[in-house]
Amino acid sequence: MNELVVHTSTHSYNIYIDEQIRYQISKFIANDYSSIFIISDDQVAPLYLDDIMTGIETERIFHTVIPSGEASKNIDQYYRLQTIAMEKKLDRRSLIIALGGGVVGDLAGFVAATFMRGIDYIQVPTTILAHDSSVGGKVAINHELGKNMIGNFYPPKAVIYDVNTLKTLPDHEIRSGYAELIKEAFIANAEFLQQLLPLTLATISNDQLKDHLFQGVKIKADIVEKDEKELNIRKFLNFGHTLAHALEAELGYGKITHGEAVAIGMLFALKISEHKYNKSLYYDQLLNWLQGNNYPLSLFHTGIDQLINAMKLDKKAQYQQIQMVLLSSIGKPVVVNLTDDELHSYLQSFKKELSAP
Ligand SMILES: O=C(O)C(=O)C[C@@H](O)[C@H](O)[C@H](O)COP(=O)(O)O
Repeated sequence: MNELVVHTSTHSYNIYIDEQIRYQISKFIANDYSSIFIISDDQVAPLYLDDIMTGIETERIFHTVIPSGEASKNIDQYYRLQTIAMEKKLDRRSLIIALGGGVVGDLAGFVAATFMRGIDYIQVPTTILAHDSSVGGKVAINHELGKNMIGNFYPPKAVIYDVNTLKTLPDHEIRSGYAELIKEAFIANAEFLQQLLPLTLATISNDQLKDHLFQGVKIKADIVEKDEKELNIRKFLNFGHTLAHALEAELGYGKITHGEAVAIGMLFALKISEHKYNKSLYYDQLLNWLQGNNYPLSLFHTGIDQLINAMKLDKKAQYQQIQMVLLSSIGKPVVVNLTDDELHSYLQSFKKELSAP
């Protein structure tokens, strides 16, 4: 089993990555929880809900599902889950289990962070993308004006990652997850990037996937441990996200997967980086890789002014000035202020390039 420990300001938690580990969740749960509330989605629950309940001995175990997809990460679902928690009489000794991808993890984590001012939760991720969202304690829901605008930093008690649950993922989910792995490689590990860029996603083996996940999680955990509340280097994990979040909000949540939007956002950040630092930073290689793996680059068709407005809601922005994570070289991210005029002209030429035949 691959195991990592993350030290936070409140406690340390373990990340376990293994095959079939979903049947052993009971081993990782303290036996004095007064009740357990499992939150999942309507695609994941039929596949894995029974498995994760194996060996859990409590009569007070409840579950509910949300519709799968980003559109569920909203205030209505949040309120519904809080209502269930109250109706089922959860208390401060209750545990929430988030079984699913990033949407379930972020939403269930935010419910846990705020129910009675905070109860324990564990993350049981079932997508590749969730290797990123389940680690680090960022929990949130979306507002229609901006992604993850209502949230907190609230670390889980454990992350239990069964790689066998990734076998059934549809192509767009594999693309979404690999975009975040590529992101981690770009900001922290040139060697990892060299392993990823020649890959054809359709032919990845289980062993490769396991290895990539471990490398990605390790990069993420190392950064989070050094800067839990994103005062400094954690901002680097936002590489590609300034444009991605704006695009997701502008297109409407769920129209593009988060990772696919991040892929477009990274490409844009590389375009600016190459221009500012006057060197090749793999823009062409990433573009080829994204095209070769069928990333939906044509979804980048939103109005530029609307995008800039949406980018101003990015959490790195200060005094209405947009900050983006760029690369000064591979593995060397930098946070840079950009004026509206600069962004406007970069976005215009980027849009032209993506729409060129
Ligand atoms: O964990 C982080 O920090 C990240 O920025 C990771 C991102 O990949 C992730 O999507 C995160 O939720 C975005 O955070 P936000 O603060 O920009 O909403």
